[in-house]
Order: sequence, then C-alpha cells, then structure tokens
Amino acid sequence: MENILTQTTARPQATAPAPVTSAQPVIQLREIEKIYQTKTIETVALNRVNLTINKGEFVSIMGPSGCGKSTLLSIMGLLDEPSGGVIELDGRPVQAYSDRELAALRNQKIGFVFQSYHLINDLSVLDNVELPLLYRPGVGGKQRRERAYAALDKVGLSARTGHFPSQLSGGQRQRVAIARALAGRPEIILADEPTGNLDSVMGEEIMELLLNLNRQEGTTIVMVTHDEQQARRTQRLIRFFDGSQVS
Ligand SMILES: Nc1ncnc2c1ncn2[C@@H]1O[C@H](COP(=O)(O)OP(=O)(O)OP(=O)(O)O)[C@@H](O)[C@H]1O
Repeated sequence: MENILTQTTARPQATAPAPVTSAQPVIQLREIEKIYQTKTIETVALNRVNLTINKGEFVSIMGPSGCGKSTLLSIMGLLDEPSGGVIELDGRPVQAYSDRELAALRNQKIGFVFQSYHLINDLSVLDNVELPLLYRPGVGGKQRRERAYAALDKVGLSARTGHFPSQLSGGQRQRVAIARALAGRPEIILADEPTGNLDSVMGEEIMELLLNLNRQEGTTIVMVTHDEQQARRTQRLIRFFDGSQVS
C-alpha cells in the first residue's frame, strides 16, 4: 500500500490546500469561556471565543505562550469542559449528548496528536497504535491489528512495528502517534504543536504528512503551532492573544 508520506504532490512546498467547496460546520464554539481558579489567582484562559471549524478544513492556531491555545484544543476535543458557552458538534450542542454518546464521540470522531507524542514506552509501536481501539466497541482483535498495520503503513512505519518508542527518532515517534490517531479513523485531528519537539527536517516531514491527510483523506485538522511558515501552509490561520481570537 502506498503511504501518505510518499504520496508527495507536484508542489513540494505546497501552497494552501484546495478550498472547501461547501462549508459544513463540524465544530462550533459559541461564546466559550474558560476560567481556571486556583487558591490565589483566577485566570481567564478563553474569553468568549466564537469559532467554527468546517468539514475538511486544515486550520492552524497561533499565539504567544499562555494565550489559551491548548485550552482551546482540549475544549474542542471534549477533554475539558468550558466554564461558559456552547460547543456544537455536527450542529448539535454537546449538552444534548448523553455521557455515553460523548465518550463515544471523543473516542471515535476525534484523534489527538500531542507535542510530546504520549506513547507508552513499554509497548511496541504496534501495541501503542492498537491501544485506543481496545476501548472501541465492535472492533475485535483481528480488526484491531489490521487497522493498526494499515495506519502504520500510511505513515511509512510498516517496518518498525516491533520497535519500542525508545528505538525511534522523534519524527518516527510522532508518526506512531499520528498512526495511533488514524487507527481510530477520526474525522477530526486535533494536533497540539505536533512538530514542537522536532528539528526542521522532521518537522517538515510531519507537516507534509498532515497536509496529505487533509488533502487526500479529507480529514479535518486543527493544529496549534508556533511555526509561522507551517501555519501559512494551512487553509486558515487563527491568531489568539490573551484568550481571544484577534484575527
Ligand atoms: N489547569 C490549570 N490551572 C490553572 N491555570 C491553568 C491551567 N491550565 C492552563 N492554565 C492557564 O491558562 C492560560 C492558558 O494556558 P494554555 O496552556 O491554554 O496556553 P497556551 O497558549 O497553550 O500556551 P503554550 O503556548 O505555552 O503551550 C495560562 O495562563 C495558563 O497558566
């Protein structure tokens, strides 16, 4: 099977992907607030954020440290609850979903990629990729393995299934993390500084992989980044400052 890494387009330093033809919102944030309260200080991490992510978009989010980017991604991915406002998934407020439905959405609809990979060092590459599928109802052992192999093939790591994370480079570890997200066949990938720990060559490799996923598979991607060049290659760049969208 051809992997996504090798399916480079005719435009290596590709411009932004083709625009989405009909806007179909998958995530909508309405007046989202997040306030962290500790004993000594109250922090307004998100200040009445309104944002729509459409199906098939690749959106990047930039802003200075502490402006609320990771908080925003956690709330979009239903990992954290806002202090106020409404999140809609596929046009339906998340409050309307039962806890069970929400858990299923988090597990099936959304894939996460983090700066520090979050791989389990004691598990092989294959087992790491299979892990989230253990909690997926209706996916048996054989299917889990097949999906994990297919996902690793897509990111060009078929030859490394028996390796452990410590035997891989940073870029390869991030590719395993992306394969782990892909094995769940998510419609949306939320990536928090996916190239933040990588040198420019490996960072470029991961960026190409994400761009190809978006272009070829139509995966909706929201990526937090500190890299302006990478951000400019996505369809839409949103800038944050002090918990608010500024452009
Ligand atoms: N669990 C928490 N408890 C208290 N304050 C928090 C918590 N998590 C985040 N914050 C605060 O909320 C604000 C936004 O944090 P967040 O991690 O979202 O910023 P960021 O833009 O992702 O930063 P960076 O680029 O450094 O990762 C910061 O002021 C941070 O200190």
